[in-house]
Amino acid sequence: MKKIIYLDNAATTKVAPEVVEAMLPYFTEYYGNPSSVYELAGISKKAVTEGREKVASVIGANPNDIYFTAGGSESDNWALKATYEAYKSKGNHIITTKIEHHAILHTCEWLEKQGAKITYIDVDENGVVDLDQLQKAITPETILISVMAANNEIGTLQPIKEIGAIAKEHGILFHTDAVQAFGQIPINVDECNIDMLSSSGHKINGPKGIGCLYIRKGLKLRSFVHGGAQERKRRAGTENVPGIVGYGVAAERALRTMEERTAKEIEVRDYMIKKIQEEIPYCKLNGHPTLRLPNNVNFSFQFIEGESLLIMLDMAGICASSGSACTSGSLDPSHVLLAIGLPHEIAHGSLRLTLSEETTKEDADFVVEQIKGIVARLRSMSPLYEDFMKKQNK
Ligand SMILES: Cc1ncc(COP(=O)(O)O)c(C=O)c1O
Ligand code: FES
Repeated sequence: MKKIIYLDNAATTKVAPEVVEAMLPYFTEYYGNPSSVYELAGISKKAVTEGREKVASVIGANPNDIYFTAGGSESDNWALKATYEAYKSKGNHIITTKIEHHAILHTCEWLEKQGAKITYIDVDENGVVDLDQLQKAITPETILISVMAANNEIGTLQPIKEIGAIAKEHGILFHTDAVQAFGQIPINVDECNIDMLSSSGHKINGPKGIGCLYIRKGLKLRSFVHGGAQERKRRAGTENVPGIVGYGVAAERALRTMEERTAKEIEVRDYMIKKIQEEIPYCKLNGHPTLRLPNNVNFSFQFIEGESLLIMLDMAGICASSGSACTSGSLDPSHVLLAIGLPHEIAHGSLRLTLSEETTKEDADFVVEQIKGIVARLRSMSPLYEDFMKKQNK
């Protein structure tokens, strides 16, 4: 395969070698079912316990409050559906935001059909939720506030500590989709009054198909998958032991390297942002200038189609994204970019670059050079750009 520069780490990440190494014996040697009684099974059971402890430590949680799932989408579904079911006799109102991942938004749409009332809070032009509007939306019927810790498209970080405090003050449960934030920024479930938190292994150099839902002790959420007694009778099914081992090692690694890794990423991120702003006219940085994920760069380039830009970047060996991975392929502009107030035609010309600790300034130079050339080429073919330039020159 040709050399690639992978800048789509918000979609998924490369599994770290130490993660693969830790997982391998659990496929071939220690393959016992953790629920069985013999020694071989005990090894698997111990591995699951250790994985749970490692994941818990990233968010300062009690390991007994970590429930393994098949990933972020399942965790989001579980948190919302089970909370609604358990607390609907108290009230049917849920507050969320317009920029959540589809795992939240599509679940909310489904809940609306079951009788839930959902308020979707606006965000400002940087993608930060309007706390005033959130507070005003609270009614005696409100049972849950679900706000993501960091946005997957534009990288904006949300004031989850303030939101947790508001929820606590009103006796409302608080869930946060921390799939993008987990292991990237410090989060403590107690300090932020988080009752439920979703995380996913494959965003932190761990394997795909494993994640967790943190559920604070005392919540009466039903089990999401019925069957055996795994995950303290709340999520049946033989544990994904290699996945849990890998997720645990990835979590431990993310926590251990967080400070150094993210400092490095922020340096390259800001270098790249500045270079794009200096070298490419008619572009706009999306997301908050500073309160953003360490590895997120998101720009809109006027007069071009993001999809064409992506295809041409791919030909140059650069993997990027135009919105969230799962909205690519649909012709609708991203709901997140529309929520921050971008007009459709500008939202369509957007590009998300999500770096890793391996991304260097040399990579950034090469990528910006490529973007610059491609944007110029695409603009030279755009009648809109031609019209615009004619007006400018008048
Ligand atoms: C914010 C957010 N929530 C949820 C998910 C879904 O996670 P998973 O792919 O593990 O189901 C993602 C993945 O893109 C995400 O970015
Ligand atoms: S889940 Fe709906 S587009 Fe991704």
